[in-house]
Formats: sequence, structure tokens, C-alpha cells
Amino acid sequence: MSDVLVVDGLDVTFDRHRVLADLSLRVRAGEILGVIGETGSGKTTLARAVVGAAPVRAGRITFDGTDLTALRGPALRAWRRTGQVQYVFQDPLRALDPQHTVARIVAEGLTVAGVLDRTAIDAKVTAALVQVGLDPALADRLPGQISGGQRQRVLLARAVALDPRLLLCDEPVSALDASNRNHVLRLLADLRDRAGVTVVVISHDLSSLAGIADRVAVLYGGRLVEQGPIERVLSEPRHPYTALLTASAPSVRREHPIPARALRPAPEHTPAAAFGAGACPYAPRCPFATPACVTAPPTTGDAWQVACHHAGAWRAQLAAGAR
Ligand SMILES: Nc1ncnc2c1ncn2[C@@H]1O[C@H](COP(=O)(O)OP(=O)(O)OP(=O)(O)O)[C@@H](O)[C@H]1O
Repeated sequence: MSDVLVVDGLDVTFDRHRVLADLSLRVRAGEILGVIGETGSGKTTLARAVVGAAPVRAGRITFDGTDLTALRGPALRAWRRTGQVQYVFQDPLRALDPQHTVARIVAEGLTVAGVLDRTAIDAKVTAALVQVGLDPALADRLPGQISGGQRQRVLLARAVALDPRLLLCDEPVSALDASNRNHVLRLLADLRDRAGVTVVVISHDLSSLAGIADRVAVLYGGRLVEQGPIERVLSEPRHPYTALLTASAPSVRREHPIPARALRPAPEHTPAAAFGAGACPYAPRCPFATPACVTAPPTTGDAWQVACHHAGAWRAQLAAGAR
């Protein structure tokens, strides 16, 4: 599978706060990539940068060969009108205009694109509502008159109506109950399987991702710490932070489970102050950190990447300590 989205050395800075630092990742055509990491790790900022809604200070984002970071003015507007990349917001209530009917919301992108006539747009809206499992009779309702799960699907319908090639979904299921969650996750898998849509799912819930994603990218402190095939990453994580995430997610299957307490530093661990700005961002929380970690680790590997000076050694160290 070829890479359709390539993020290379991305830096995003808000008010001198470096939110993404030298971040590189690849999304392959027709896959679901899960992006995981704790609050503030930069997941939303990454998606916003892809759709041109975050201040990119350095680096490049390429979609199918087009350098999105170089687009400005009319070229950027023309690119957006194609609808090829759609970002589905985290918070449906804030993302939906309370005064607009569901039909108008779902038609928004199609109306802006200005390619189809009214009848064709109406047909597309109905098809999109059905595709996301919504009754087309909801078309005349306002966002305040439907449930949270339905609002989440309206956001998806608005994106799907544009036949996107890449869908970026920000916490698409975090506000949903179990049955709505499963429906939305199945829908994303269907879009991949039947329509060949490439999907990036941002989530802090590993178990939701484990069921549908092909690969996973793990962010910590605005940096990529690990990226690879999801089953292998979850069962044999190479980065201590990924290991901690999997240890804290009981539903995720692991071959050699490591207790979470073994992945947290002992109280006598080197104080955070010993690691300066150029250090591995995880070092202050890492039980395996050594003086080598005062420099940020390079990313190694190809299909399965990790950024840790001790990626090859910490497991053995853990096993030796346990004996
Ligand atoms: N517009 C902004 N102005 C200033 N700081 C921002 C802005 N957007 C994000 N940040 C900061 O960037 C950091 C990363 O935020 P981001 O929303 O990308 O993280 P996240 O991993 O998506 O978190 P969450 O899981 O809570 O959504 C945070 O420290 C946040 O405060």
C-alpha cells in the first residue's frame, strides 16, 4: 500500500509553546490509522495541521503528492473545495450551527463546492444520512432536537457526503454509549472496506482502536514515540510509554503483560529537572531513563518505528530486575 498522507518533521508552535515537535508519520491508502496519546499530547493539533487550521512553523504535510503546507490563498481554497480531506470535529454540539437543520448541515460542503444542483444535493444528503445509520426523516430537525449519538453521526454524514479520500476523526466515539460507539466504529471500518476511504482516528481509548485500526501512532509530548501495526504494537510495545498505555487498558490483549507499576519510576528516580528542553520528552516519567536520555532519541525502524534510546534493552532490564 502506498502512503497517501506523509507528515514530515512537523513543528507547530502556539505562543512559543512547541505543541508538535519534529513529528513524522505516514498514513497508507485505504487503512485506518489510530492516533493515541494522553490529553495535551498534540493529537487534535496534528489533525488540524493537516486541514490547514494550525500554525505550522516547520515541516511538510503531503497528501497524494500535493504539499498542503505550501498552499495559500486561492490555491488553498480550491483544494478545500475538492473535499478530499475531511476533519470530523471532536465536539458535535460546538461544531454544528444550532440554527441550521440537519439537511442544511450535511449539504454544507456540497453547496460550497457548487458542482451539483439542488436535486442532486438532496439525494446526496439522504444517501449520506442512510450511510451513517440515520433516518432521513431527521433532515428537518435542528441539532438541539436530536441525541448526542445522532449529532456525532450528522458530523460524519457531512464529511461522508463529500466522498472524501481521507477522513480525520477526532475522538469520534468518546461521548457515545456502547451501542452508538460500536455503530460508529463499524461505519468507519465499512468506509475503509467498501469505499477505500483512508481514515485517521484520534482517540485516547485504546480498546476502541484495537478493534478497527490497522496501524497505530503513539504521541507523547508532541512527538511520535511509536508507530506500527496495531496488533504487534499493542502486544509487544517497544516504547515504555506505549507499554504503560497498554498496561492500563485491561481489554487489550497482550502476550506478555507487564504490570503498570513496573513501568512507573521509583521515587528515587532522577528528578525531572535533570532533563532539559532537548531531552527525550518521556524521560522524566520513564523508569528506564539514563543520562543518554538528555538528548531526544532518534526514530528507528521502518514499518514499525520507535523513538527510545533503550527500545532494545528495557524489557531485558525489567526481566532481570524481576528475578
Ligand atoms: N489554539 C491554541 N492556542 C494555544 N495553545 C493551544 C491551542 N490549541 C492547542 N493548544 C495546546 O496544545 C497542546 C496540545 O493540544 P491538543 O488539543 O492538540 O492535544 P490532544 O492530544 O488532542 O488533547 P485532547 O485529548 O485533550 O484533545 C495543549 O497543551 C493545548 O493547550
